[in-house]
Amino acid sequence: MISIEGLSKIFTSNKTDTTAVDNLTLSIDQGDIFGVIGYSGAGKSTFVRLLNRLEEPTNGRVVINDQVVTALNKKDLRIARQDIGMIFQHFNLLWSRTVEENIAFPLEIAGVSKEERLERVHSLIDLVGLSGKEQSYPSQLSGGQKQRVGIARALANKPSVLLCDEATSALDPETTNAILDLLVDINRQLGLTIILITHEMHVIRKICNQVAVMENGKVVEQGNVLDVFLHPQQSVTKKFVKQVMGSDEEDNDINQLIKNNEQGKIIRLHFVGETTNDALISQIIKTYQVDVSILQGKITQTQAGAYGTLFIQMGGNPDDVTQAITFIREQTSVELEVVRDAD
Ligand SMILES: Nc1ncnc2c1ncn2[C@@H]1O[C@H](COP(=O)(O)OP(=O)(O)OP(=O)(O)O)[C@@H](O)[C@H]1O
Repeated sequence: MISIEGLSKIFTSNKTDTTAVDNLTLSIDQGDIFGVIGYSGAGKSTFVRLLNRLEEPTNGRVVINDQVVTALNKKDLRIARQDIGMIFQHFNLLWSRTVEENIAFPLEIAGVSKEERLERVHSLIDLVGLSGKEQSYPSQLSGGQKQRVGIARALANKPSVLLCDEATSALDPETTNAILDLLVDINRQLGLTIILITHEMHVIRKICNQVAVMENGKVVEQGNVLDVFLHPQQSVTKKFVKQVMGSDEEDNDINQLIKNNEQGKIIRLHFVGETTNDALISQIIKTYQVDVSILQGKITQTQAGAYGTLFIQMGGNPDDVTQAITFIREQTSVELEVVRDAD
């Protein structure tokens, strides 16, 4: 749906060139929630602003829905932008306008009749959960509510793509989660393709199905979120994965675990996209009559299922334990390693 080919942006100031985006090529499918993550200065903001030409590229092409955005004249670009909504870290609302008037603004510019505007604004207010706030001014709203206005305004012209520039970076964790849930709802209800940039892996983990990691203007790693979590290649990606999963230090504590738990087998379970991990432990206890104690672990949910590691101690009749282990190895996608076999 979106094809980005050899996209570059070089800023020149004081006779110094800065390559903010460096020959970037990507494709994004319809309905994706595509995350772009990178540290400050990696070129994320510039990249996302090149997609709707808030920044003009130095080189390369952007094609959205078969339309070559980078080749459009100003008038056609204005029309094309109605199909590309955008939300911002600092909301960019009009402070002298009410919630209702902010959301109606892009519709006024698009020449939508007053009657249709009102109808559309009210259904958007409903969609983003702002009923009762129609007549409030931005200064009377919380950060999360302001971003809801930003989202409703971005959706006013029924775009097929939504660009999110650090849309949750100014919000507290709870509000961030609520806004991310809203983005997932919108993606599902409206079939909208979402491209979001962030420096927080938590955001990627929670809502994205695809991720690209940017460093020095380039995409250094890309793939579906679970694959990237499981097999991060680049050191920058490994650092981001650690943001969510903690460090490998826990693995160094295995010796301590072994010392502290003298009975039974100590088993490490590695969940790699299993969607039914909740049931796994209770299932093996019930089916094989084994005793299971959970020793330590960290499991996180991605859009493609659970990911993480759990250490358990398994005891009981040796035949039952062997059968339970065989079941996990052969019938589930959970990777199993016996790290201490006391029997
Ligand atoms: N208008 C500009 N003029 C000159 N240099 C710029 C301009 N905008 C961005 N840059 C430079 O381009 C590089 C990439 O910046 P960009 O804002 O895209 O990165 P980022 O990953 O979004 O970082 P942040 O999260 O801090 O915004 C930086 O080195 C920045 O200084």
